[in-house]
Amino acid sequence: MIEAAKHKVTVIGSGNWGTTVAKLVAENTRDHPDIFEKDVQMWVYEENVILAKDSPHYDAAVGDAPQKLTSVINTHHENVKYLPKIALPTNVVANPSLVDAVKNSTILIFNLPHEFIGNICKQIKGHILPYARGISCIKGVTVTDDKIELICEFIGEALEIYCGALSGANIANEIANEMWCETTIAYNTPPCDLVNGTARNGAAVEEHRDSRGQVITTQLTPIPKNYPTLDHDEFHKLFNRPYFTVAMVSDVVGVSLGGALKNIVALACGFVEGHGWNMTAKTAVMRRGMLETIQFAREFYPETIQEKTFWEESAGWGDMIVSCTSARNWRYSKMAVERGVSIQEIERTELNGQKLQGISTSREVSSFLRARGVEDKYPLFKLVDGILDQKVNVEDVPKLFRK
Ligand SMILES: NC(=O)c1ccc[n+]([C@@H]2O[C@H](COP(=O)([O-])OP(=O)(O)OC[C@H]3O[C@@H](n4cnc5c(N)ncnc54)[C@H](O)[C@@H]3O)[C@@H](O)[C@H]2O)c1
Ligand SMILES: O=P(O)(O)OC[C@H](O)CO
Repeated sequence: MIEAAKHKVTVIGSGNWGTTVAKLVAENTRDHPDIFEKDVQMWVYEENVILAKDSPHYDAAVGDAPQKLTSVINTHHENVKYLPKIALPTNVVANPSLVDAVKNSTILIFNLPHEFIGNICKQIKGHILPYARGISCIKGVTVTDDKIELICEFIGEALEIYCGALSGANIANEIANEMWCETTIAYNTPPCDLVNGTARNGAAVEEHRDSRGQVITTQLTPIPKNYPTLDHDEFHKLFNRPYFTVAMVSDVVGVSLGGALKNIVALACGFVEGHGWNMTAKTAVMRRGMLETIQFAREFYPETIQEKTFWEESAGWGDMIVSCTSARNWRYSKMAVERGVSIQEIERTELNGQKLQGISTSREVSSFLRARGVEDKYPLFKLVDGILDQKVNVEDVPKLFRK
């Protein structure tokens, strides 16, 4: 008889959001021992840290000597660099080896700045279980040779697995402090993972399609029967906490594009506010940003766009609002204008290693639109790219709105 197995979870990434998600997922693996292995692996891009004298973890015997971040996390259960002052459950295990961290895991949670995902996939290809399943918490898109891809689908293609997407109005520090919010997870359970081709509600399973409506040709390896089923119920149990309300949906396009494109709009809002305009100006920018986001989804994902995601889910307007009023892309683009320096310089000097995803997303989306000759149809996205290049002034924003 084959022994019953449980799902092993690895979080790939340990920044501000990566560590927060590792925390909440580890609380849930502890609470659901029938489905998940208790320990959660968290891959850490290893670096040295020096603990300040006033840190509760300061050890006079070590003094100012640099220490490995993984070792500090595993000893003190705190990510002192990217999520300071938050106690992590002891079942979060920091691991500097990517290949070792993903070994034998059936659930891979991708959570790092989107510019690193290509390299990560190259490194783990061939080292993961063929029946692993992914959830991407990454906000961004990948653009290669004039082609744009959702991050979850890029991962799915690169690793020949199925990968869903998590995105919402989520500020990591608030969630790490267990202040309530909600999120959206898009996951289309592969038919091979459902018992006898029948979904849990008894409905027959349709053939699997990608975000452009194409039938998926890659043959997925089914999850062996000795594992618990992996469907919406189980992902809900893995991510939902009393302080983190999860809505499960099927729209990977809306969830992924909402999370990626709002970062460009958040930069615009920061520029506008840094210039001295206030909430009413930012509201105009947000409205225009949402129109361009929906237009983008209509133009490049016409077969599959579900516009209601932008209106009804946290991954839509919710994320747009929080990102343009209290998240990093907004905060630091505002600071750049106030100080009269480039946002790249602010990222280097003020973020202690954290990344502003809006900068690279703006670059990628603009190059994609330019290559297709449709840049002028997206004036706000074009303007942000121009401001980043220091070719356009923030004062020019109102021109977009004049007939
Ligand atoms: N922080 C938030 O509030 C928040 C909320 C929701 C979604 N997100 C999204 O989550 C994703 C991850 O962001 P974050 O906030 O956890 O990261 P972060 O900006 O806090 O940290 C950057 C991370 O990148 C790592 N890194 C640096 N160089 C690297 C390399 N060469 N290869 C691999 N990793 C490297 C660092 O070690 C660090 O863990 C992003 O797409 C972001 O948009 C963030
Ligand atoms: O801090 P930001 O700008 O990376 O945004 C964080 C989240 O995406 C907000 O939902």
